[in-house]
Amino acid sequence: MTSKKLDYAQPSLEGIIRIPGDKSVSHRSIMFGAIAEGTTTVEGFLQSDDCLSTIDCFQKLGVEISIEGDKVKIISKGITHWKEPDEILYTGNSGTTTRLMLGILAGSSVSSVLIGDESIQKRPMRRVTDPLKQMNAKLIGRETGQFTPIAVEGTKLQAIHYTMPVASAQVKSAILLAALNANGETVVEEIETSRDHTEKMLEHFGANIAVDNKTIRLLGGQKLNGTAVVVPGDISSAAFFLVAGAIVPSSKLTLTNVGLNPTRTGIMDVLQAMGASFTVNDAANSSHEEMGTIEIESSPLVGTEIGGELIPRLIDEIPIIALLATQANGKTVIKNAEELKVKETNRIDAVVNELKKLGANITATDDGMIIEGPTTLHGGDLLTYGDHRIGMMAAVASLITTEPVTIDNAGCIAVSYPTFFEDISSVIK
Ligand SMILES: O=C(O)C1=C[C@@H](OP(=O)(O)O)[C@@H](O)[C@H](O)C1
Ligand SMILES: C=C(OP(=O)(O)O)C(=O)O
Repeated sequence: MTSKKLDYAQPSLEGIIRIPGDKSVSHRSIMFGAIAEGTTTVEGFLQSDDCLSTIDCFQKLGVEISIEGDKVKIISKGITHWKEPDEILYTGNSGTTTRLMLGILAGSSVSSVLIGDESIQKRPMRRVTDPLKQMNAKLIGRETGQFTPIAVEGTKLQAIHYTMPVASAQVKSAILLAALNANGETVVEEIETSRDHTEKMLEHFGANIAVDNKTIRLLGGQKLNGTAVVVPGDISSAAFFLVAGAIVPSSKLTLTNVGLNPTRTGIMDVLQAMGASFTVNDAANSSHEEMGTIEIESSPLVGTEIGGELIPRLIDEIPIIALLATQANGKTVIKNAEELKVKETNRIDAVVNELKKLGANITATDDGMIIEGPTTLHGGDLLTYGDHRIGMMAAVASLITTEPVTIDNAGCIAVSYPTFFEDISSVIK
């Protein structure tokens, strides 16, 4: 663990950042390429620790994957040709890898064991293993499938009609990926619309999938064909610079290559509601997802209410939105965000504890937090809890603090944004 002292001496920010590839889409590009028959090429792939964990799992399953910078090539004969791995599949810090792999492996023809790092070993898996077991999956894990390590014996699956108890793209995706290898038509009903990258990519790889508002239908037995994927930039990574641009005085940033899938753009709604000054130009396109350029500059902000259907559209952005709210005039209330408790760490407690150390007026609630602003933030020694998004939130905070901020573990940021500190340095004036 490498601690890092962040001593930016209250700069202003100016310049252009090309946002690195979307983590969710990068994971899925490898998974779909491995399931599909033929060659898949990926451009704009995010070479982060989490996405490399996904590649490593599929290489252990015998899928041919080569990486050259942000370009990846996957050659596969399809899921029925995978080899049984002779090693444990290690999913690192990645919830997406762990949960989606469970869905994929359940309907494969191999037996395997999945394990992740210390944080993953505490994250709930029954939300995935329960519905998969209803599909006839053979899974064994600690506390009846709640925690990794989990052993999976691939088998023939049955379609399911599943009403999701939580808004989770990982749960939805695990079921849909299992459904590809199940007998009959699977129906998934969401309680709130979560990110739809899996649905979009299924179509892009040639599957027939019907989406009617919050109901998704997918017939099993469909073959996927290898194809070309262009990954948009990750709006969850852009979020740190959107907030930096909005709160660091006299700043103006241009963020290019930003994924603008409407199931992910909740932070733009929040910036709008808070009175931030920005423009969006959505002219560019990836292979199958919206993307564009966002320009943002600092301006006075007001507090807002964030809850309901907005939450899944900005779930990973809540730590940085909390920092944004410390600089807004008045009260910001974040509610219906209990899912934050089961991320890399309990993000309600982590955000509240660490922002309090800098002098923020912030209180934890059962399902979110309440922030009163604006407050001048001072320096301090902050913990990341090994959570990349807490680390990046602390780093952006350090751009406006009156003294330096030290973070205990800068390395954890590499799970989603390995070039984060270079990108900060490139826009400091
Ligand atoms: O499907 C995905 O790629 C993701 C879904 C979300 O998790 P949940 O499905 O647990 O909400 C999100 O927090 C995570 O960073 C990535
Ligand atoms: C929650 C996250 O990812 P995962 O669930 O894939 O670990 C995240 O990136 O904020």
